[in-house]
Amino acid sequence: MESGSGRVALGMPATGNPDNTVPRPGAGLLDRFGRQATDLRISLTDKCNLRCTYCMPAEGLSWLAKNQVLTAAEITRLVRIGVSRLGVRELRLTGGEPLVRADLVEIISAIRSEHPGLPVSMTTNAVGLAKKAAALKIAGLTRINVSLDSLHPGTFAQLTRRPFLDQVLAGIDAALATGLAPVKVNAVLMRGVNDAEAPDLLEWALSRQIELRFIEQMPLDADHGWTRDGMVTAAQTKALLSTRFELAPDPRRRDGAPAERFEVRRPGDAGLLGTVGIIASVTEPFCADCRRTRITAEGKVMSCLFSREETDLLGLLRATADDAEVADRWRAAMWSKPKAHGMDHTGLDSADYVQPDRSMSAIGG
Ligand SMILES: Nc1nc2c(ncn2[C@@H]2O[C@H](COP(=O)(O)OP(=O)(O)OP(=O)(O)O)[C@@H](O)[C@H]2O)c(=O)[nH]1
Ligand SMILES: C[S@@+](CC[C@H](N)C(=O)[O-])C[C@H]1O[C@@H](n2cnc3c(N)ncnc32)[C@H](O)[C@@H]1O
Ligand code: SF4
Ligand code: SF4
Repeated sequence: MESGSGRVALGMPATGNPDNTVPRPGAGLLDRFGRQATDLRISLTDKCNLRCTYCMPAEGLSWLAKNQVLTAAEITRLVRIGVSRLGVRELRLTGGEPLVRADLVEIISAIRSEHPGLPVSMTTNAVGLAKKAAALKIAGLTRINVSLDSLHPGTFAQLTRRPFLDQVLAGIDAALATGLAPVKVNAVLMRGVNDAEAPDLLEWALSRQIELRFIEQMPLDADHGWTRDGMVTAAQTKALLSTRFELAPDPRRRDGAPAERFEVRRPGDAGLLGTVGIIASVTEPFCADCRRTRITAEGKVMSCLFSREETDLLGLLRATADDAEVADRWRAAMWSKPKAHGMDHTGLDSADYVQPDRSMSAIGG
């Protein structure tokens, strides 16, 4: 019995228990709740050259051995399977820090040559980007998101535990100059550390045609230091920005994007300065519209950022499985995607939320 977009119910009405269904062979990356993942996020490495307090511990993590990590050819093959068999329509390269991968340009070139029209973006801390931006653009990277939490060297070093602010700013300038547009900047606000800087960060971004997004801190840090009271909420971020700007809902469709966008103006002035996004994963979750499928650096499918279940594809790839077998396993992994936040309900601050063993850097944010 079929129940709409690609589900087959096993011996019960389509309106029955959605757990009692399996994905239809040949369908895309559907889940039991009717969502279809079309946005693939691949982590290129678990390594990073920063140690952001909300992500990594000061001492780093025990990195994967080289032979545990997807090779360029394996990444290219997974993208091919995703696009040609599973309905993937956009690709994000992330990590860890994707720029630390020596073969990054080759990976992008290989993907681009097979998929001329695929949007390929990258989320990066921009350390070392200044030297590589032009090569990345030539290789076929479409656009870039840079993480930057502060414009003050001391605060930047406090948050990232590294003194690389100048490199990040140079990387952003290079991305703008190269046309890796739109350049988006992600800032996680941490109470008492950089939250007071929110209006200055927005001023800076508006003056450069950068789309700034403020991100609610999620409980995905290796140090397990997250608290609901300690995080800066979307409402608090809006209040901080309203001390200098007027925010109005952006009329453009959100289209499943994590960021809710606002038009930005000066009080009493109708002139539009630009937009700002707020990514409220904790207080205003967007799981019902989620279109994401993730693959970790060691080739495991994570159907949700907060999944505690992982499905290995690397073993299959290396056991010379054919593309159809890999696609089937990937499809099955996505079918059991949790409803929200790795559970059957939203609530990163709820009593039954269990933080995944992996930190954000080891998942692929
Ligand atoms: N809850 C949740 N948060 C996510 C997810 N993906 C990304 N985020 C959050 O959104 C932030 C920004 O992610 P980016 O990698 O810049 O990409 P994006 O904003 O999702 O995508 P674009 O706007 O298309 O560039 C991350 O730092 C996370 O905090 C997700 O699948 N679930
Ligand atoms: C894990 S990083 C990987 C890519 C790259 N290293 C970077 O920082 O952009 C991707 C994004 O996750 C965000 N992030 C990391 N830990 C987070 C947390 N605990 N809560 C919310 N966002 C987090 C970062 O700010 C960054 O924008
Ligand atoms: S957020 Fe990105 S830059 Fe910061 S420690 Fe995590 S992976 Fe590295
Ligand atoms: S928490 Fe999971 S379901 Fe919700 S938006 Fe993120 S990946 Fe999607």
